Amino acid sequence: MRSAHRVDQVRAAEVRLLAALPDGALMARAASGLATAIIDFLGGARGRRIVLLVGSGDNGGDALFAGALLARRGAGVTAVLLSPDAHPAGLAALHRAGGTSCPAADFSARGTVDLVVDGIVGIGGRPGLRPDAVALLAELEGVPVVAVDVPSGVGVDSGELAGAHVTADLTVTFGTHKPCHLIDPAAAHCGVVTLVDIGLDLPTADVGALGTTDVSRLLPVPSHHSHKYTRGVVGLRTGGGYPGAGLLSTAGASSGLAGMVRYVGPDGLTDQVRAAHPEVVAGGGRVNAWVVGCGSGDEAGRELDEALADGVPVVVDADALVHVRPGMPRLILTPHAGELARMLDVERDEIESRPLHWVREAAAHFDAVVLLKGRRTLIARPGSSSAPGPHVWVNTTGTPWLATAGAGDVLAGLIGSIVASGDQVGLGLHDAAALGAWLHGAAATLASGGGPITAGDVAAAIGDAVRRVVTG
Ligand SMILES: NC(=O)C1=CN([C@@H]2O[C@H](COP(=O)(O)OP(=O)(O)OC[C@H]3O[C@@H](n4cnc5c(N)ncnc54)[C@H](O)[C@@H]3O)[C@@H](O)[C@H]2O)[C@@H](O)CC1
Ligand SMILES: Nc1ncnc2c1ncn2[C@@H]1O[C@H](COP(=O)(O)OP(=O)(O)O)[C@@H](O)[C@H]1O
Ligand SMILES: [K+]
Repeated sequence: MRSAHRVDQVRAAEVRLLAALPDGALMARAASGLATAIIDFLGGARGRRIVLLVGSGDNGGDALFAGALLARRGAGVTAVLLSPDAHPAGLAALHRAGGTSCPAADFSARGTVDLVVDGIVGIGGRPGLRPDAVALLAELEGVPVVAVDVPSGVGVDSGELAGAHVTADLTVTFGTHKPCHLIDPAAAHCGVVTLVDIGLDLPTADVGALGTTDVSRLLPVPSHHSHKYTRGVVGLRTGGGYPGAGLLSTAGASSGLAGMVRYVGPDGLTDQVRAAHPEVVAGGGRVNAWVVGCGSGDEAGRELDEALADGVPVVVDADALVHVRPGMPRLILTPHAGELARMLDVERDEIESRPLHWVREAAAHFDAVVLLKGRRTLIARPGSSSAPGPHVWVNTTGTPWLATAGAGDVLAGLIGSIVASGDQVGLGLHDAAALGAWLHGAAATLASGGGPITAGDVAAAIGDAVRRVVTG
């Protein structure tokens, strides 16, 4: 799992560690990890021309000490100082190693620059950049950027953007990830993120991203004693308005994770579902979880009510989302930004610029698991939940090719099958939804291989994605 801690949590851990270490040791660890990552990124240091953008705080200090290490390895290093108060010991170390410095006002990027190191601000920075930093970045446009800890200017705890900020090719962070490394829109400006362990002792994070090991631990797999009912039955009431969505949600649910799939829908579509998925049982009956709303059109409200009457968890997608009311029990809501905007009566842009804020708001308001789809899908747990573990999972699997019509229907069906199969082994709805998003993205990446895919391709690749996790 990748954990993302808030700035106050990092600061508290830093205070404890600083008290136990000699002066300067923590920054030396950070700078050494940073210099190593830069050498990896450039493929060497000798002969490279590196410009450090240095602000007034310890983030600039990290850049200066790393610059000193790079200068000793033969790089030509220039520190551009955005403040007269740049870290004195770091600046002295850079000068001793043969690096140079100048005030920002005197800098001009004559000749080739191989790399910009962004040490303007780190976790002490307010969102946005001052005009002098913006001008320097404009002058150095096109040069690869390595951000120290975070791309300067982004909202570190919120993952939001407010004004100018750095866009990095590589971000080298220390001790733990911060929310901005995982959550869009900021995460899209971090480039590749590398974590340097500096020995911080941290509490449970609010935000986390599942890794393969977590998925392997959480995913329900059948035992020798399993039969189809103990493996869970998932039911779908989908496709009443748009038949394709009924077929695709059934394809997602028929990935083999649940013991049985039931389909309830219009007669003509039921025949098509049976033809496409002969193993699906047509008609109602006992289920461990329902999926409703995918392509349901005007039938969505009725489908949701019928599903709720069974008292089992319900995955609510697409057309059924507008019928959700606070107090409906055991729901997983799977909106995209436009759907969540309608549910909360705010603008879509507002959801897209503050997804972490709004997914939490929605989970608290509806007291439900809310999965907000996007490049970085966020999954928040209900306001009343006191389960251990992060409040928000961020999904980092997938490919932009997954942004294709019907992919959401496959996801809803897949999550329904995981909820059903997890029912008897105590898998929580929050973790089940996160597992679904992870496998959906992994299946898309496998199916895509770098090229275009359809939603049906994603459904067809779920088995392979599961196999890779289960067999290691
Ligand atoms: N906290 C930790 O555990 C560690 C922190 N380290 C480094 O220390 C950094 C934090 O250092 P600081 O607390 O000194 O804070 P920063 O270096 O992030 O910022 C320092 C100062 O910049 C100014 N500032 C704030 N917003 C600005 C903006 N938008 N534009 C221009 N100037 C702005 C303020 O005067 C602020 O006090 C981390 O990001 C990391 O790079 C590492 O050295 C090692 C361990
Ligand atoms: N840029 C992107 N990169 C990766 N995945 C994306 C991107 N944009 C959307 N997705 C994913 O594609 C799927 C689209 O679902 P959705 O918007 O509900 O489509 P539909 O309603 O047509 O089924 C979601 O799983 C979402 O997370
Ligand atoms: K920075």
